[in-house]
Amino acid sequence: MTPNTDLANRIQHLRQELRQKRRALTYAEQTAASHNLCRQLQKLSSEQRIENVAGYIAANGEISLAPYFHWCWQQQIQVYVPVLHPFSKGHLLFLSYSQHTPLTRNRYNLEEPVLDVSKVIAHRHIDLLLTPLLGFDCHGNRLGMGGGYYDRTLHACPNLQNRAIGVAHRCQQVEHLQPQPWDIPLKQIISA
Ligand SMILES: Nc1nc2c(c(=O)[nH]1)N(C=O)[C@@H](CNc1ccc(C(=O)N[C@@H](CCC(=O)O)C(=O)O)cc1)CN2
Ligand SMILES: Nc1ncnc2c1ncn2[C@@H]1O[C@H](COP(=O)(O)OP(=O)(O)OP(=O)(O)O)[C@@H](O)[C@H]1O
Repeated sequence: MTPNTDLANRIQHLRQELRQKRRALTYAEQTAASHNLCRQLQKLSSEQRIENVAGYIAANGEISLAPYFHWCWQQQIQVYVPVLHPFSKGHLLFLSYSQHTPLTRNRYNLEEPVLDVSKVIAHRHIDLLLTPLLGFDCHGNRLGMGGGYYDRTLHACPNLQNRAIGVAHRCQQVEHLQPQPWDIPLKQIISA
């Protein structure tokens, strides 16, 4: 086995293990974590001027941003969530999101807003980008779902790298993640 396939196999195995860990959390654990995360994000959002937050609609045991989104809406902070780009493979668009946004399911069976170009925010206007993590380490290295979507988003808009925060359950932390050449480490990760 070449070193590359060995590494790819180990990452695939780690992804499976972390997905199982996330899904195994109880409803009570999930709820407590999302409220804990909400408190941390509220504090951070109150300390700086934030108008536009890009998050995600949680699925498959991901830490939920729903309590934080509710708070944002009350504060007139605009919320955006990702939509798979219809033509540019591997890229994301961020569309405004409220309780009234019509949703559909994408090819990964994840909920996303129905595409409406008038709802798209330019990356440079995003003040805070909350990236979903499958795994992370204490150096800000991240492991996502494997699509490279957030890697491409951060590459395309280097300014976003300073405004990106990874969010995850505490149980998603691992000892060490070997960054790949294209990986951009996160400057901050919040876990709960
Ligand atoms: N809630 C949420 N929305 C999100 C993301 C995310 O991580 N979470 N994304 C973050 O990038 C993008 C979607 N990225 C994805 C990339 C790959 C797979 C995927 O390959 N799923 C496989 C199972 C993979 C596995 O077993 O490990 C599948 O559905 O078969 C899913 C989503 C955009 N929206
Ligand atoms: N900036 C980029 N330009 C082109 N391809 C990229 C870029 N970033 C990542 N990729 C490709 O995307 C694929 C998946 O990358 P990786 O396994 O790091 O995804 P991930 O970080 O887990 O996913 P995500 O970024 O969606 O959370 C890799 O094959 C990689 O070559």
